[in-house]
Amino acid sequence: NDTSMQHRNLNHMTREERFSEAMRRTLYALKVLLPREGWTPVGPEMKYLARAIKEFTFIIHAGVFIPCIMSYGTNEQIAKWFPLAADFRIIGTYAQTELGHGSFLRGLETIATYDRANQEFIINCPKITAMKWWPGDMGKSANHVLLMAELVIDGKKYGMHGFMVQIRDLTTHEPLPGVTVGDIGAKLSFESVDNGFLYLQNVRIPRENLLSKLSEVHPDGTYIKKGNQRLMYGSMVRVRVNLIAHEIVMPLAKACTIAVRYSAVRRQGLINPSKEEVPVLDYVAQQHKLLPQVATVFMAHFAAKQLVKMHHDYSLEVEKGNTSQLPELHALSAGMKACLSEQGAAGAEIVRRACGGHGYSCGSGLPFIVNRMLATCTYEGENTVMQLQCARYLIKCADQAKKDKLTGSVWYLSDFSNMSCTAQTFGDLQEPSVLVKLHERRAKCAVQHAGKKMQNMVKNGTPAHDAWNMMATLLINAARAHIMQYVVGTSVTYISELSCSASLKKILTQLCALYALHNINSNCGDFVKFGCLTSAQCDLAQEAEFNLLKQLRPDAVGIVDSFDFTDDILQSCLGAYDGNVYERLFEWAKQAPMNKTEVHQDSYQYLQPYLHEGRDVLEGRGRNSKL
Ligand SMILES: CCCCCCCC/C=C\C/C=C/C(=O)SCCNC(=O)CCNC(=O)[C@H](O)C(C)(C)COP(=O)(O)OP(=O)(O)OC[C@H]1O[C@@H](n2cnc3c(N)ncnc32)[C@H](O)[C@@H]1OP(=O)(O)O
Ligand SMILES: Cc1cc2nc3c(=O)[nH]c(=O)nc-3n(C[C@H](O)[C@H](O)[C@H](O)COP(=O)(O)OP(=O)(O)OC[C@H]3O[C@@H](n4cnc5c(N)ncnc54)[C@H](O)[C@@H]3O)c2cc1C
Repeated sequence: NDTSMQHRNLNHMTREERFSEAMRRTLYALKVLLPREGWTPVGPEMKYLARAIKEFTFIIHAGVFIPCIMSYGTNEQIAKWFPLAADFRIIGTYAQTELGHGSFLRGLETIATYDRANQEFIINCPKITAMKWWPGDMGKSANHVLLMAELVIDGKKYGMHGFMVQIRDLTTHEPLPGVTVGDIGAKLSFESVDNGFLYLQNVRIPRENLLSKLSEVHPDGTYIKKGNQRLMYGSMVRVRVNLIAHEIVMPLAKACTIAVRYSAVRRQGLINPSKEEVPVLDYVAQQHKLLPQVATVFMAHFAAKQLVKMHHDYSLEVEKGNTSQLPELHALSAGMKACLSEQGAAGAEIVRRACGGHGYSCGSGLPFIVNRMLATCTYEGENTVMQLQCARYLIKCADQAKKDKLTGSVWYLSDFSNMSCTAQTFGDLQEPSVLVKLHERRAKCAVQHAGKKMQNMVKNGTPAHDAWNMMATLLINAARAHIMQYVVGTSVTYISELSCSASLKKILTQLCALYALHNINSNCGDFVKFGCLTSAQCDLAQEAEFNLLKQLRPDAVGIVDSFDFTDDILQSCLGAYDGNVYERLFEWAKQAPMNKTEVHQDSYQYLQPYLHEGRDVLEGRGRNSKL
């Protein structure tokens, strides 16, 4: 309720105004509203901010730069840089992606060469493709970067390492010598974020600025490895784990809130010709668009909670030196980020489109959400690349399953029990245990199918890397199937263990079944191809989904109300709690800058001459138009 936090109408602001407004609001929130004993920029308060602020700055500073200091820094380096970063006395970003490389990290070209005589690293972008490109907060805000660069000592390359590099003067904010930095220009979304470019030419930093938790360089240039070098990729794992809740579940919940509330208000057309116009939410076609997406919000939320817990437990083990969980966590986090961002982004567009013309208006709040969710499919690991990383792990596990009993998220790959489905009615297919088994069987068959195809190609003389490349689509499908069984399985377990009222558990169970059935019906080719379902059972699966839509329709608005977004957070004329969509749309449109004058200035400049001519012709004075 603090007016300083109230959103101004972002759609009627320029990009620079949005950049400034987001910075003002974020700093106000971080410096005034939130600090209390033990506050940290990566604590629960950040979750509040991520929910409450439609656009905020310093996402990368708080969500990536600071956690990286904790992950890669020694205790001394943390003691030096964390307090400065937490109090925003230094603003940082995570500078890894380059103009020429983002996915293939071994191809990064920025070099950090050790200068033994001066005990410094010389940072250099040897060519234009080495320039850092995309990091958030880097164009105009950050004065430091956590630079990921190839370490070179005496001409020998040691791979990607993290370096703390100051890029702007802490007093004037001017770029330092050797630093060319700026904003990369307009993008599909993240209008308020200054994603930037950074060209470093022979910038010198002290030896102590190599973040040295995992490796260090002694004054004489001796390189010491201090841990599992794959932990150097750990920051990306953490962000992939955390962004699901913040950038997928939360925005999709907002979009569903808007679309369901609007669909309950918007009357359009007739179902029974003898009755009055119906709310479009009464159309089964509309329910089929919206309610599975509402279910996705809950299931992705439950699965993300499980993944966050797994990451937390893994982090505790890493502190003890045990990194054995890293391969599974990497595969799961990469797969979850890719598959849920794909589902979430597609789902947000489905519900936007379900709102007709007004869903195309920025006043609905939906285009903002859709465009922003599209970015989740690219950043923090492009989805295809992530799905292939997940598949790489699955293929290895499938081989291992032939001789070992697997555990963890891949346990089903060594489950050779009879998994045939005996469902005879659509009710049988609404049973959580049946749905879990179906998803496990489909995933196991998809992984084995891709693996078998590649093995046969290799047996016939195809090089393994070519077989991998040619079967990539099957591998990606296997990764999706694996994640779907993980989401369904963890959600069923989570709901069964949830202590809540029977009526709430009933709704959550129905939503879980809807999510699973929608997934089955959207991928029934796999379920039939792998013998999981007969054609007749596929019909039952569709009947089961339609039945759930009917059961959930009466509670649809109540379910999205439970997300408890305020009107200010939603910023939507269609999704406001009072349902006065038309009055809100009209008021919103009238505030558009285009309407600040009755006649737009340029009309006089370009249109006026023709208007006079038209009037003369109409009144019989002037010559007829050539037309
Ligand atoms: C608080 C909430 C915060 C929310 C923030 C929301 C807003 C955020 C907005 C924007 C932020 C965006 C930031 C960014 O985009 S940062 C840049 C992200 N970039 C990437 O993700 C790059 C993706 N590419 C890679 O990760 C790698 O290049 C690769 C994994 C695709 C390939 O790496 P490579 O070294 O070539 O490895 P291999 O494929 O050969 O595999 C080798 C081996 O290593 C294992 N492995 C790979 N990655 C990891 C990892 N991250 N962790 C652990 N292990 C890993 C891999 O499995 C192989 O193992 P093996 O099979 O046993 O050999
Ligand atoms: C909004 C936004 C914010 C970002 N913030 C940051 C940030 O703060 N810090 C940072 O360092 N970076 C950031 N990035 C960059 C982001 O991490 C990269 O864009 C991402 O890793 C993809 O890399 P790329 O852009 O080089 O695409 P590429 O890897 O070039 O991908 C291009 C296409 O090639 C395909 N492809 C690539 N490799 C393979 C493969 N092995 N197999 C099959 N297909 C493949 C991809 O699937 C894709 O379709 C941000 C990007 C965006 C959009």
